[in-house]
Amino acid sequence: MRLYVLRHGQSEVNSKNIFGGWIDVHLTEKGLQQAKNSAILIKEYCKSQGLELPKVGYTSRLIRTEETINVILKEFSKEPEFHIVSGALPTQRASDGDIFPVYQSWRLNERHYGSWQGQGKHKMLGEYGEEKYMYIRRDYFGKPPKADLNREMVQDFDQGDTGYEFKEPNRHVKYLEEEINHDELPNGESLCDVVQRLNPLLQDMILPSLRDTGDCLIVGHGSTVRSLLKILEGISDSEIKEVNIPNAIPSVIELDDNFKFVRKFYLDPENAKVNAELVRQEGLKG
Ligand SMILES: O=C(O)[C@H](O)COP(=O)(O)O
Repeated sequence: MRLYVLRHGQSEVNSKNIFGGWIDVHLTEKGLQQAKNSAILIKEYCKSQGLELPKVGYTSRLIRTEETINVILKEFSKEPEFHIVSGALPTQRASDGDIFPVYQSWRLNERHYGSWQGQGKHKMLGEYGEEKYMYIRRDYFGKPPKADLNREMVQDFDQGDTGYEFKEPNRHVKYLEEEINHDELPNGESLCDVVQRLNPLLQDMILPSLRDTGDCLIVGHGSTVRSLLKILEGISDSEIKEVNIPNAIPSVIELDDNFKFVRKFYLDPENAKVNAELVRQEGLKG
């Protein structure tokens, strides 16, 4: 059984070196192109191995993952059929004809970056110093300061230093369909928190459905891809600090019939290595 896993293409805030988290921003032109390349990589890999393309998709509830999967499915000549995952997990369907079901969950959203959302990475490095900055970004338990959601819910014209000071003005309506208590939604998370909120989706929906639907395609974010790898590969709390995820380079995770990890590899390992290092250095250089 296989999961094709990737981070979304470059977003507007990635291109400006700004912490994104739950801010709902679009892909850049480069991000759209990266998404297209990732579709080509998956198609070529499947063809070379005599495999069928993945049959079901998962994204977060943030537009950058939806835009990424839209580009990929266009390249697969498939039509997305989006379903928001609400309180009760729906029964998934596999792709049938041109239709490709995509399940969208807040559990796959990027780590909530608290009060760092909308702030420049260089600026936060300057304010916190390198050790604390890297602790918050990469330690398994490192948490940013909490966001003041009352303030963030209010849209006004003072957009602060970066233009992204007002971050989630639609949050109170956006997640209504999930049928979850709003207190459950985060306002500043560590990677450990992300693992805990992602794991139910993985264990109760994504993995059990692999047997019925066939291979799946997951488009997540830096932190949700790190969390998936941590859970499936059994990466330790200290080793996960060194894992950085490049934009839109698919990896294949193979599992045995008992969902035990077999192996993981990138479809473009050289580019993945170079771009993962650039992600690690964000804020530190340039
Ligand atoms: O939320 C963000 O800004 C990024 O997608 C992840 O940022 P990081 O690589 O600095 O954790």
